[in-house]
Amino acid sequence: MNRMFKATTAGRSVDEITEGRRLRRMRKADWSRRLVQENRLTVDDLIWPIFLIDGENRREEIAAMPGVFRLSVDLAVREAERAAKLGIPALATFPNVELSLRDQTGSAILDPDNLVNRASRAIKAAVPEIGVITDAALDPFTSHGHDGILRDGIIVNDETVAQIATAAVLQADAGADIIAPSDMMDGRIGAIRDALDAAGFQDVAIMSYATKFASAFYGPYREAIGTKGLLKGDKKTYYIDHANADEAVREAEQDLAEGADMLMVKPGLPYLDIIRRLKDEFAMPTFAYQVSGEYAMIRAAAANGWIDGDKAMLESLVAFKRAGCDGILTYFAPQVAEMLRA
Ligand SMILES: NCc1[nH]cc(CCC(=O)O)c1CC(=O)O
Ligand SMILES: [Mg+2]
Repeated sequence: MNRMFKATTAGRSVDEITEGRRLRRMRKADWSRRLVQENRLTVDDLIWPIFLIDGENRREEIAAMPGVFRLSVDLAVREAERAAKLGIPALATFPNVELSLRDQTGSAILDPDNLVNRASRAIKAAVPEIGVITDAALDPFTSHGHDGILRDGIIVNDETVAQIATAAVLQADAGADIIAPSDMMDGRIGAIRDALDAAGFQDVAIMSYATKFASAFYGPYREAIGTKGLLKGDKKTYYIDHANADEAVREAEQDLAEGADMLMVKPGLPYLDIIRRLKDEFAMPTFAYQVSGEYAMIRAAAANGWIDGDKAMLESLVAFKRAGCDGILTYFAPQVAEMLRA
């Protein structure tokens, strides 16, 4: 207690000090806490990222993400049906591409019948009411695991952007409702918008991974899509330095100018300050990606009995709402939806 405070409070009762403003009053009962609660998580806030794999009736658990599976397209359709029944608005798909199909330029992203596009067609045919979000980044398709074309040790920006824009059109043609490019190349939002419009996909939206940070929290995802053993070096020449915030605002501003409909911040929990800044600055639909490492942390601590996993999951998701998010990409989506329904 500092000296000033002691001087002004000397001899006065708590009521005199607070002048009757007792904030604990509204916390005294469950009904009043519910009445004044500022933020609430609903099923409408959830986007469920799912992993795809070739084959039929295949379901492989990801070691670093207990409870998360790579699914063949037929099973992904089944999960999409379950998600729609639970009221989850949208899915985001990520493929684990067969190694023999990966190459230096990620050319398989330009195959209209690649795993992602086959999944979009199958899901939209069976469950037209659920939103399908696809990523146009090259990393699942490259032999080096980078998000762009690699030449002489450099991720080549403009050539990558041209390829991503073509891939986005193929994804839209396969049924994707939202293109969400996670690659962080400069200029890709404008290029994707132009390409979509030119191909007649004016109504396909773009959710920009506008602020994607170079992060250690992507580890389990790289295991899930099989880039972990392939990736050499890091992604610091294209993702944002995790120490920077003003730069994140500039990235978002640029993507909005190029035509992004929605912004995403990734990872999530370590970047709540960025979410708040973008929401305040741009007042646009803003999303967080609670990434694989965040999921793994909560699951691992819970498995050890060190935290209550369900409560930590809900608390982390409400934190995104409090920070200004309109929705969250989370591997917990079906589990949360079940809990919210109960
Ligand atoms: N385009 C790459 C990409 N797409 C999705 C994630 C991470 C998702 C997660 O960790 O849950 C990443 C990051 C990376 O591998 O560098
Ligand atoms: Mg950018």
